Amino acid sequence: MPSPDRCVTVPGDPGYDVVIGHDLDPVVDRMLGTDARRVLLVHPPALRGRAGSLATRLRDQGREVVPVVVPEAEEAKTLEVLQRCWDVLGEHRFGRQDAVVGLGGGATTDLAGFVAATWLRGVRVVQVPTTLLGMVDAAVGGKTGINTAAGKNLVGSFHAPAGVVCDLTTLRTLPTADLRAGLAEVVKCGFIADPGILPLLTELDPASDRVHEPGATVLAELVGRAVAVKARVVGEDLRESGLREILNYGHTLGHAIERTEGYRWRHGDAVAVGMVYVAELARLAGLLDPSVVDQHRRLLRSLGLPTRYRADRWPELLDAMRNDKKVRADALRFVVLTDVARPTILTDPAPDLLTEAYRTISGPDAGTVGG
Ligand SMILES: NC(=O)c1ccc[n+]([C@@H]2O[C@H](COP(=O)([O-])OP(=O)(O)OC[C@H]3O[C@@H](n4cnc5c(N)ncnc54)[C@H](O)[C@@H]3O)[C@@H](O)[C@H]2O)c1
Ligand SMILES: O=C(O)C(=O)C[C@@H](O)[C@H](O)[C@H](O)COP(=O)(O)O
Ligand SMILES: [Zn+2]
Repeated sequence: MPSPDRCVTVPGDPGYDVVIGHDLDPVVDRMLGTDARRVLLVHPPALRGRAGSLATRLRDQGREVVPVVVPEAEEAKTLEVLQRCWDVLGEHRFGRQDAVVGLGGGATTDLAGFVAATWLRGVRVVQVPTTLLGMVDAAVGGKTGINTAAGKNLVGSFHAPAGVVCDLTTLRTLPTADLRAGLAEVVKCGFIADPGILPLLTELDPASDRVHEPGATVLAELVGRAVAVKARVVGEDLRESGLREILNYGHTLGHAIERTEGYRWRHGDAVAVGMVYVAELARLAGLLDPSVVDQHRRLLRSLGLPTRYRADRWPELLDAMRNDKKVRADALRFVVLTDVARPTILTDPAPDLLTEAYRTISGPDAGTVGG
């Protein structure tokens, strides 16, 4: 077995490992444990080749592998796709000792996690994220779910994986636009908890075709640090009763943009705009120094991420934000910063503050990135 580059343990009962390195199929097999005779391998068409080689490895170890090809990206997070996965599990008589593997981006791991959480009230899932965003965020922490007509991730559960395998080799085929989108969640970790991430990000060239090679250490370091932030937070507050809300930095407006765009915008792109929005909101509320707002814009732009959105969509966005899970007694609540690595909650900001913050991030040139 090749020795992993890095391993972050997510504390819990039981805790689990997030292994980050190259050529890690043997680690997937180990994390499945000895009891799982059948494995449901959930993946999108884009990962067919990768799924084939993983399936061969698992079959060589004596397991029965049942592949389920789910739609690309957000189209996988629907009730119909979930139902199809349940049907396959039923047809193959999956038992409590059997397991699910989620191989793909965050949309696939969100779905696969929810399939595992709901089958027989919960079976083992090993997450194998193949996007940067999946590695640094979606596959870690046990938040699983699907979308509904009313909004993003409105049905789901907390179901911790048995392990997470971040094989950086798989990033070779990831389009640069998806790599950039993943960097938005890394930026988020830098601003909410680990300022050391921010200067490291300026050393990265997302368009370089060598960025994820075994010898390229910056990306591996960034993945390790972002995963460490997430592990610390979810280890303390798996069910989001408090601290975990900080991981939603930039997501209140971000999710509203995704829904308004019919999920054709990448999640990370929408979160990038959402982070500038809450930075502006915090500035207007007198909580955050303008220099930190500038830092958001400069860093996100340097990574090729969007920082603005369409002016004409504000009423629709405001309405969509009212479905956010952080709302309490109909009052909007935003994760904001009082400084770098000092997150707090801003509850029920005045309507004119919300509108003014939106004015600062909107304009006629906005809304061209995504898709
Ligand atoms: N559960 C969580 O804590 C959490 C955290 C962050 C984001 N999310 C969710 O994650 C989703 C976004 O995930 P994402 O950004 O990974 O996008 P994605 O899952 O939509 O993947 C983007 C596209 O890239 C393809 N792809 C994946 N890996 C590839 C590879 N190695 N090479 C080529 N193509 C590849 C996918 O099949 C898909 O078509 C959103 O639904 C978001 O809500 C969840
Ligand atoms: O893990 C979390 O908690 C997060 O909020 C991480 C987010 O990056 C992620 O997009 C998550 O899916 C959002 O969750 P939601 O509860 O707002 O749907
Ligand atoms: Zn996110």
